[in-house]
Amino acid sequence: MKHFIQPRSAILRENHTSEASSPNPSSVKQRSSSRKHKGSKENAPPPDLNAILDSPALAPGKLSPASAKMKSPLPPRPPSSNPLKRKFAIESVPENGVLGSSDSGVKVILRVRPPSKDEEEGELIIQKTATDSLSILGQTFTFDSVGDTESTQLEIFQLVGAPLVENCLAGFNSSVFAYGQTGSGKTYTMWGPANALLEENLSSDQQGLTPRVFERLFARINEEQINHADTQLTYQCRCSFLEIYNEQITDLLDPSQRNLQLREDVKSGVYVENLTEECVSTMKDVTQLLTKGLSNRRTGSTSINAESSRSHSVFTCVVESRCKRAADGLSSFKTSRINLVDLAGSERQKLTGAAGERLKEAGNINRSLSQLGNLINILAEVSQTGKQRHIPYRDSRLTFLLQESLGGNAKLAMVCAVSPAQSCKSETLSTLRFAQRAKAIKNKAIVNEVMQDDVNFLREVIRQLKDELLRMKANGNQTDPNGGYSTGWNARRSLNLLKFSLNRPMTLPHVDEDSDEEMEIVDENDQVSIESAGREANNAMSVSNLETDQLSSHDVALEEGNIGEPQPNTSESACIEIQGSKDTDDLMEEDPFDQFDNCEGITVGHREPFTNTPDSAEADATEHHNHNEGDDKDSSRQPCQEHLNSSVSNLLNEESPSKQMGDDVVKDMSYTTPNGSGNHVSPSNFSLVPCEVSPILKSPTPSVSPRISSSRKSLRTSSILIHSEKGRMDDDKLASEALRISSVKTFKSSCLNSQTTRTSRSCFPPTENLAASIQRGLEIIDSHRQSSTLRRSQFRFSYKPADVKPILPIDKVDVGVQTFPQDELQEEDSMMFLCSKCRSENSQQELKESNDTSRRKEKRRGGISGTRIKVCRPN
Ligand SMILES: Nc1ncnc2c1ncn2[C@@H]1O[C@H](COP(=O)(O)OP(=O)(O)OP(=O)(O)O)[C@@H](O)[C@H]1O
Repeated sequence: MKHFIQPRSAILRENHTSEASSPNPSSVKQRSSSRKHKGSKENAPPPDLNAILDSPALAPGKLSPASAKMKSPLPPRPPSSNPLKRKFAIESVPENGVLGSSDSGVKVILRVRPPSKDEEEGELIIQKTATDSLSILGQTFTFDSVGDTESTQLEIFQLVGAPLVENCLAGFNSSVFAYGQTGSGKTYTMWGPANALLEENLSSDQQGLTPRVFERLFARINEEQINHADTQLTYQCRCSFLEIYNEQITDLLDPSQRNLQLREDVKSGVYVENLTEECVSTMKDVTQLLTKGLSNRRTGSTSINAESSRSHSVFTCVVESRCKRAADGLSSFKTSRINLVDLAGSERQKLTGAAGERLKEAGNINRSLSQLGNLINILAEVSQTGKQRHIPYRDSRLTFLLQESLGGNAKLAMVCAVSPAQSCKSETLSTLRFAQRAKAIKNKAIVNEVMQDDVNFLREVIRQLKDELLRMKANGNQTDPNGGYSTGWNARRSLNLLKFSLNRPMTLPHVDEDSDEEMEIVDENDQVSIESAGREANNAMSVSNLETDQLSSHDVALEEGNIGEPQPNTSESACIEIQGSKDTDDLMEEDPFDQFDNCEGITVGHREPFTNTPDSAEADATEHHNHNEGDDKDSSRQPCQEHLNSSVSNLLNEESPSKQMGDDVVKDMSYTTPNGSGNHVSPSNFSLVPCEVSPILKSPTPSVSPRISSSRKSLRTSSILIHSEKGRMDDDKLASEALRISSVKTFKSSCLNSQTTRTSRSCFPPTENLAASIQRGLEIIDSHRQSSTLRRSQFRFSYKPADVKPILPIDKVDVGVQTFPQDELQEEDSMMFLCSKCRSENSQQELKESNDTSRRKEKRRGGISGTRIKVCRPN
């Protein structure tokens, strides 16, 4: 079976997958039958050059002008798209599947063979001077490493073979060339003695580089498969063995296949048509192939080497690995090519005494080596100067076949073998110079890896990301007119729910005088107090924790037609409009407010029957739905703070409890805006006195409020309480909590009132969600308040008495609090809630401070100013 060799680039060979598991080399022989033999004319043997072998011009490393003009036996030049043309584009983009690249210098190892018996008596001219240098006749040569006559096969393997295996497994093409004079030890280094390949001698110290490489390769493959068992890592190794004898390629695994043709195509690069390629998975497989191939190799006896190799031999192994990562399903296909090349030795006719066939062989060998030397020179020059030059790969089959290893996509190591004998001085020097030039070559090795499923995987990732982006955009569009995404979702939702809640008409509960429920709003100065006494409600809610399960559908009543425009207030029913909006409804998926759509309206806290007619209810409901369909999107684009501010203002201005609840219920109640005008109160003045919950509904009483004790339900909102009973609580937090509770309480009370007077057409909107939404809105408000922007704005849910003046920093530091100038704003906040006594004290301090301005400024320049934080204590 024949196959090709030497693809130039990473090639995905899907058709090899099925063959990877076969351990029997004979059973998996392959032949690329599609390849056609080339005409014999093109592969005619080169002219006999023996007559000119002794010419200095044909010494290794020099190119014969005559040979250079000979017609090339190689295939016609490929089109310009052929990857060969891109070889020396140093910055060329890696081709398909290439994940990494590496500029690779050629690694050169000098090995001095032991002197033969004849040479032992002569002078030895080479001395190893360092691990990487040697001296010959006063000249010093430095390489990557130098092995002297005592160097062992194992050492050479460690220098060359072990890195080659790792490079191979990493996906790099890797080549080792053995170059040197005939009889210098190339074959010994590459293959070892023939008997060392016998199974019983595999552990021999004389074992050559190639069997050691495969021994290591198989061991490492096993390791990799064990270490990456989860990736289904599989390997396939396919080997071929050929020789180039007199410029003809012979298949050493099938000697009947002679004069094989080199082919080249864009996809596969250079290959040998019909070359046998066999899979190997064990050392036995490899030694069988090596033994078979080496036995077929052309050898001849010369005066220097009784068994001289008369050809270049190339043992190639293609290692392919596949793995599939469990994590992402990504399949990786790596391929690398190992070329183990034992070059024929250069020889001088005078020295070897070759004649006849040997002389002819020597001529071809020398010419081929000369072409190789010439190629090396050019490659070295290109690598050193960066100049673009024509690289004469086509001058010989050897260079054409191995062009990928020479300056291309491969890591190359050269073992240059020399004899220490004086008689070999000229050849040794020639070899050393060749090795020096080779060392200057820079290959461009790349990892040949194809991520087979990466496109599909990345497509899936992109699809998921797109979906996610669309979801986020959709959410953002629904909830954030500014295009905010998820972060704005809950905020806007909550704010809209809050708006929805606060804007609804709400009839404040009727409170009987003798009610033991109390809502008290007390200001320290104004003594604003609201005490709403209602009947004991057995289903009272706990507003302190707003546990929703305490708010059942029995607590409030739904009224048809109450969603939409604000309901006209009657003298008997104070209403706080809860206005449905698109924003609200958009956010009501799986929310109890979905029930609004069904119920079409909520009436909260009506003591008297609604004045709405069914028609108006329907109209309102229709309008509500229209709002749902987008009309309120515009309104939803208003700033959240504005909504809330407006809502709270509606709550506090339009539906002033003082008017709605009656004088008999609301006593000493006044509301003061921050500027001191109007009867308004800010929610921050609210505080909550926790109450007990009575879960049993005794009667549909019209009012309900939190309990403060078992016998008394009280909602006490008072700045005094804030700073006295709740003094340890954070003011803002308390204010928010108070507002939340107040809203829920009022809402619930109203609902209960409604329950007594009206019949709900539909289900009741779960108040707990309303409460929760209010809570969320207030939490958002809190967070907004923490921001400097909102801090500077007038949007606050806090009661700020008109006569409160900020305490300016003073020079006393009696609480150990240090603030920076930028904290003055916070100081101002902290001084909002001051009793009159404290404010009086502060006024005095301010007066004192005014006389000490310079001193204070000096302290400020110092970066830290002392500030006394006044804490109001209950009088
Ligand atoms: N490092 C070494 N240790 C022991 N013996 C060696 C060593 N190197 C070479 N020899 C011996 O030297 C002889 C010639 O070696 P080898 O055949 O490997 O040379 P070569 O370079 O391949 O020659 P040719 O080019 O003619 O094939 C062989 O008998 C081999 O056993």
